Amino acid sequence: MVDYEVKYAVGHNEFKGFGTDAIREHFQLTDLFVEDKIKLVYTHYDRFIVGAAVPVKGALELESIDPLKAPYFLARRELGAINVGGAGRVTVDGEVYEVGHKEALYIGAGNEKVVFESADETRPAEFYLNSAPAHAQYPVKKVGRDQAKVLELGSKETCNERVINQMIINGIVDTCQLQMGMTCLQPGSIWNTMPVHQHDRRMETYLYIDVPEDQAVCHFMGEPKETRHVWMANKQAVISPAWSIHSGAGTANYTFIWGMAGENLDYDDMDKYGPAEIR
Ligand SMILES: O=C(O)C(=O)C[C@H](O)C(=O)CO
Ligand SMILES: [Zn+2]
Repeated sequence: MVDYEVKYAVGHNEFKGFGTDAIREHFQLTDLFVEDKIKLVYTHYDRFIVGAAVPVKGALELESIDPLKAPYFLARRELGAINVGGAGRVTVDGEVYEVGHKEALYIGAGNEKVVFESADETRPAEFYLNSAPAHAQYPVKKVGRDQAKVLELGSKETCNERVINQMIINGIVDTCQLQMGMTCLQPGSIWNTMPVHQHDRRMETYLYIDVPEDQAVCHFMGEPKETRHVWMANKQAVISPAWSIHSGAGTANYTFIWGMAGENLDYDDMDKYGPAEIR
């Protein structure tokens, strides 16, 4: 059984009047990772779905959900899964893919049966899921850590030294609109995505991981001249509409998984704003 909720889109003008509770309710996803459940949030931002599958006692099948009005989940969608837990396995129409910690699997449209399992129930797999509508069917592909395209950005001096692992990305995997990857902040560095950017062509979500239990990440969103913040704990995700910047500063270093979909597959298509330009 798949649990899901629907989040309707909020516009940039409405957002300006939001206080803390409204921002958290509309954009922060706090309870995605629940043992023996698949939990999904169907957003009306590019119809992007964010979720998680945590199989512990048995396998979990990704069944269709009512908002799709589709015979099976991937009838008209593509899916990216990044495992943030212990070793796991994904079976796609009978084909088995071993997906280890921080490895990714892309599953194209047209695959009818997707099943998630853990290799060891004492250290369950935790699959973070992103899905977007798909107009074509592309092959299933696993992306291991050493297959990612790596970018080293930032510096110690500006506290934003980080390694970007582009995993489900144009040039590595054929997708319709989905892009996913993982950014690791180096010890002593806390700022992600600085200088900040917006990409009106695509929405994006961030899942913060490796955040120590007594620490947090302050995530910034909103239009560049009208920003707000959301305090994030480990394994919480946050939605960034096309009109919003998305950047964060941690009270310690951390990792995050970014996933996006929309108009193009160009990772570098960003409108950047320097620290002195934002408000
Ligand atoms: O630290 C960064 O910079 C990022 O990881 C940026 C994200 O990948 C992103 O926002 C892509 O649009
Ligand atoms: Zn972005």
